[in-house]
Amino acid sequence: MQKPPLHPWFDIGDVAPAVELRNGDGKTRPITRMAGRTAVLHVAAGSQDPLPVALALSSRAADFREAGADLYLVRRGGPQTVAGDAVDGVTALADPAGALAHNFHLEHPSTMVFDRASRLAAVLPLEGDPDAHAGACLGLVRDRLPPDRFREGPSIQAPVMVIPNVLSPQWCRWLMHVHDTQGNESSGFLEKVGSELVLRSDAEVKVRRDHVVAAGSPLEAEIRHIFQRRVIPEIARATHSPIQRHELFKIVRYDGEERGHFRPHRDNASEAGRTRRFAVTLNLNTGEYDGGHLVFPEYGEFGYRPAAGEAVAFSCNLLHEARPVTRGSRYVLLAFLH
Ligand SMILES: O=C(O)CCC(=O)C(=O)O
Ligand SMILES: [Fe+2]
Repeated sequence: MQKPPLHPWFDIGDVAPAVELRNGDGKTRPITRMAGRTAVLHVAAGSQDPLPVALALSSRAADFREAGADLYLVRRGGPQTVAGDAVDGVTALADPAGALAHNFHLEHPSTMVFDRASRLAAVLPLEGDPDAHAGACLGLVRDRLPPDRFREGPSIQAPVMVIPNVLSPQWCRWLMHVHDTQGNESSGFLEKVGSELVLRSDAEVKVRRDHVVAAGSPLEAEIRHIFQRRVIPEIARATHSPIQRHELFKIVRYDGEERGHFRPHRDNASEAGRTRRFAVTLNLNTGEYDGGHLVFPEYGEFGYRPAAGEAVAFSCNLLHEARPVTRGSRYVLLAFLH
């Protein structure tokens, strides 16, 4: 199995870069100000006349609105360049330095779809017919990012962040492969005996097998890079907390045959964990096991079991447990951030 490449440019799952676009009247419109709604941006490139796409999107503007999305046409140039671009239901925005196309490495006209938290959810290159393109964009929004209808919130909920699209399916598979082929051992925990920290294991507390990603290895640098792009910004958004460093990443496996689990604990309770601030657990597989929910018992009986590639980030001060896996194997990437 080959290690998948890391995408050097902004990619699916990344938070939009801080690019300032301008309205026709010159007012700035940071891309993050579109947050809270799905944003569909057609980004013109090269010598393309973007108006046919803008008109095709415009003819479906009511459907996009109903699907919870706003429409934008972005082209390189000053505000005067886009002054004549406005069509019904599509906001024309100027990108003075072409920063959006540059950051996303767009060489061809493409439509970018950002989710309500300003994360890139999809890029559709324009191929041929503008009308078919607009239809494909609408289909994608309807299928993948349908609007949430207003609901009353749950009466109680754990203060945790669920972060989609942190790792691609290829990266999830690769990390599972690393766990299975590059060594793993029964997991323990550090305990202070006198003045020394000793590694102990206790099947009452935790049953799983761990692979520690080697310090200074290329894999560690790649995982760190992904965290910097996709996890740290989410923690910053929700908590306004700076992150200084991470502990060694672990790839772990809970096997159904031995009812792999980790009973309720706090990650900062041990001497070794005192300065931990956030824990990140990222499921690497879905549908291949039963059980294995993450539960925060102080906040009720809610079982979190994000899809492969999705992470849950939470304060290390929260009580949590990994419920037993009862069939198959659950693979997880774990990180502790300080
Ligand atoms: O399995 C999980 O998702 C959580 C693991 C965990 O809580 C830990 O290793 O401290
Ligand atoms: Fe934990």
